[in-house]
Amino acid sequence: MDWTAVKVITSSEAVEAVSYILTNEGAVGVQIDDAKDFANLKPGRYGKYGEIIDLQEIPHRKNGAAVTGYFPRNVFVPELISTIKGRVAKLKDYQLDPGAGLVVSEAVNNKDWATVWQKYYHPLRVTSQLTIVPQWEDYQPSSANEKLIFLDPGMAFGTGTHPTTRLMIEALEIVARGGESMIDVGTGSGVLSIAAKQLGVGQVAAYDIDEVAVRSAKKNIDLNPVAADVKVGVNSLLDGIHTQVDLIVANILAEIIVPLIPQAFENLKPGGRFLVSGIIKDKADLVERELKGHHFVIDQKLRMKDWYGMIAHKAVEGQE
Ligand SMILES: C[S@@+](CC[C@H](N)C(=O)[O-])C[C@H]1O[C@@H](n2cnc3c(N)ncnc32)[C@H](O)[C@@H]1O
Repeated sequence: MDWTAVKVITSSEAVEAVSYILTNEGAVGVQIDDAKDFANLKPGRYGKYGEIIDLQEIPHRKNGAAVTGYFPRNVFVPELISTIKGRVAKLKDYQLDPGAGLVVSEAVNNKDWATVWQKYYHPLRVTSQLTIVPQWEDYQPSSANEKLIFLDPGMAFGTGTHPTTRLMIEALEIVARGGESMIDVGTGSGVLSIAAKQLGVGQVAAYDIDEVAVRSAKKNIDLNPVAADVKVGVNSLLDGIHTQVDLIVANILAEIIVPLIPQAFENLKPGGRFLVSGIIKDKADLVERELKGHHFVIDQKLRMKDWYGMIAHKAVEGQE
């Protein structure tokens, strides 16, 4: 019961739209089985990644398409399914055929998940400077400026493919000057801490409420010598943490960011930056209001697809 796979039976023409819906609802990976992809293939032809395809050996759909989204285990499945069903049915309004529109969920265990991942996860250039590389890929940077983040995402959120993570890496690139102290709240796979170290950030402490995430982050930090001195531990938000740092990053749902705001204020140096992501459109106003209410100044708002992020700084008393 470690992951929840939500499979949508749909038409070939709706594959892109359904993949978007699943990602938008928080799927960390999407797998497509589209009969159309197999329709014109002849046995022995080369596949997308250079492999020889034996149609007899690949189980595939004979008609229509199935799009499966993989969600972290903490999603509330009945609500998720009902939302996805509603959004798939609405595709008709955009002249897209939702096909059967059936939505089913199943639990996926660790072993199956790892296998799925390795098939669908490939190097991803997230910004002009940073590329995320699955641990098992042999990847050569295209220039000296391209820095690599090696990840084995395992069971933790944070493959770098999700818009909320990408927003945060962009925000980090905007603010990092080198040598800052930083806290990564809700580190997941550790991706943001590793990205920060690649951008020259100094001391980093990373926390997650989930022990599995902490183990995964530690494993990923071991894969990236640049991040060797990142400290990782189990902690809920910044409970019991009393320090003064230059940067705090948190890619968590808005509802969780809200109680973090006063804690972030307390743990930031005057002028220190608070980077938040994981905010859906409907909650952007709430987060902005709470930030301003706790003496943060919003420097920049970022958006990717339907996700929002913000760069704020702790107001300096007497100056702002
Ligand atoms: C959306 S993931 C972000 C992972 C990674 N930082 C990234 O940007 O891709 C959110 C993470 O926050 C963690 N989390 C949720 N509630 C938390 C809390 N109260 N305190 C600390 N971590 C929490 C989850 O376990 C999960 O790993």
